[in-house]
Amino acid sequence: MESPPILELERLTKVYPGGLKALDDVSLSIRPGEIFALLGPNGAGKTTLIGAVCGLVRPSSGRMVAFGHDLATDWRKARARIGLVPQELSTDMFEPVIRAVSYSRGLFGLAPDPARIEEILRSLSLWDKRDERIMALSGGMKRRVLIAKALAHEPDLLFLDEPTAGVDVELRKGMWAIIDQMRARGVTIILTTHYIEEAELMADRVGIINRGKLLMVDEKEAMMARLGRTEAHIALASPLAALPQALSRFPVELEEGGTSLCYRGGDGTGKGKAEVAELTKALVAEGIDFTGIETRESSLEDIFVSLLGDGEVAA
Ligand SMILES: Nc1ncnc2c1ncn2[C@@H]1O[C@H](COP(=O)(O)OP(=O)(O)OP(=O)(O)O)[C@@H](O)[C@H]1O
Repeated sequence: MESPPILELERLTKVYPGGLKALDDVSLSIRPGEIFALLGPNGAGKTTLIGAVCGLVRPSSGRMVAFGHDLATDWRKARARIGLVPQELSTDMFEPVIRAVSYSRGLFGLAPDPARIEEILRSLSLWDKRDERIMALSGGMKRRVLIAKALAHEPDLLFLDEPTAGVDVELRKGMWAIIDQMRARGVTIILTTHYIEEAELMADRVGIINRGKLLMVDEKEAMMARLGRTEAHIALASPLAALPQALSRFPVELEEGGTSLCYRGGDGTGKGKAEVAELTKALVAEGIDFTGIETRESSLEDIFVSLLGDGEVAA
C-alpha cells in the first residue's frame, strides 16, 4: 500500500490584496521521500505556495495538511518538521556562521547538538568559515549557510526556493550533490526552479505551474514519454532523389539535399526509439547505406515551452 502523503494541498487559493490571484485552486499530494520540482516562470506562484505551507502567506481558501496535521488549526507540530531554504538571507548578517546555524536549531526547540552542527557545516564545506560573519561570505557561501540553517533543525520536509538561481555552474553542481545527500537521508524535498535542467536531473515528479494554476503533475519520466517525441537524423551514404515507397509508412522526410533522412515521431507514446530501429532495418532491407544516426528525445524544456506557449517562459 502507498504511504499516506506528507503534504496535501486541497484547492488552495491565494488572492493578494489588490486582487491578484497568485494561487488558483491548487491541489497537490506530496509523497514521502520524493523530490518534487515545481517548475514555472517568474510570477507563477511558486514562492506563494511555499509561503502558504510555511506560514508566511495566509491562503484565501483551501486546506493544507502536513504530517496529518491541518495547518490551519494544528500548525505547530507540523511546522517543526518543515524546513525552508528561502531565496535570500534576510537576517543574521552580522552573526558568525556557526552561531546562526546553531540558533536555527534552537528555534525549533531542539536540544543543542554541536556534533550534528559540525557535520552539517562540514558537509557544506562551511566548517572552515564557521567563525566568519555571514556578511563577509561570497554569495555562494551565503546560500550554503541558508541550507545549513534549514538542515539544523532536521526537517522531514524541506522546501528549496530556487536553490541555484544565479549561482555558477560549479556551485549548482555542488547544490545538486547536497540535495542528493538529503534525499539519501530520507528527507522529502520540494524545490522550485526556473531551470528545466534542474528539474530534469533531480526530480522524481514535476509540477508545472503558471499564473497560479497547476497545469500538470506527473512522474518526470512519464511526462517526458507522454508528451515527448523522438527526432532522428540519419546521414545517408549517397543522396536520395525521392523517398522510396518502402519508407512511406514512417514519419520521415528527406532533408539537406537528400543526404539526410529525418524521422520525427513517437509523439506521446514513448515508442519513437523503437520505430527508429525499425526504420534502420527497412533501410538495410532496401539497400540504402547510411553513415550515422543521431537521435534526440524531446526534453522537459520542449514540453514546458509547448505547454506555456512561446514568450512566457523565463529562462
Ligand atoms: N505580497 C504580495 N502582494 C501582492 N502581490 C504579490 C505579493 N507577493 C507576490 N505577489 C504576486 O503574486 C504573483 C506570484 O508571485 P510568486 O512570488 O509566488 O511567484 P514565483 O513563481 O515565486 O516567481 P519567481 O520565480 O519570480 O520567484 C506575482 O504576480 C507576484 O507579483
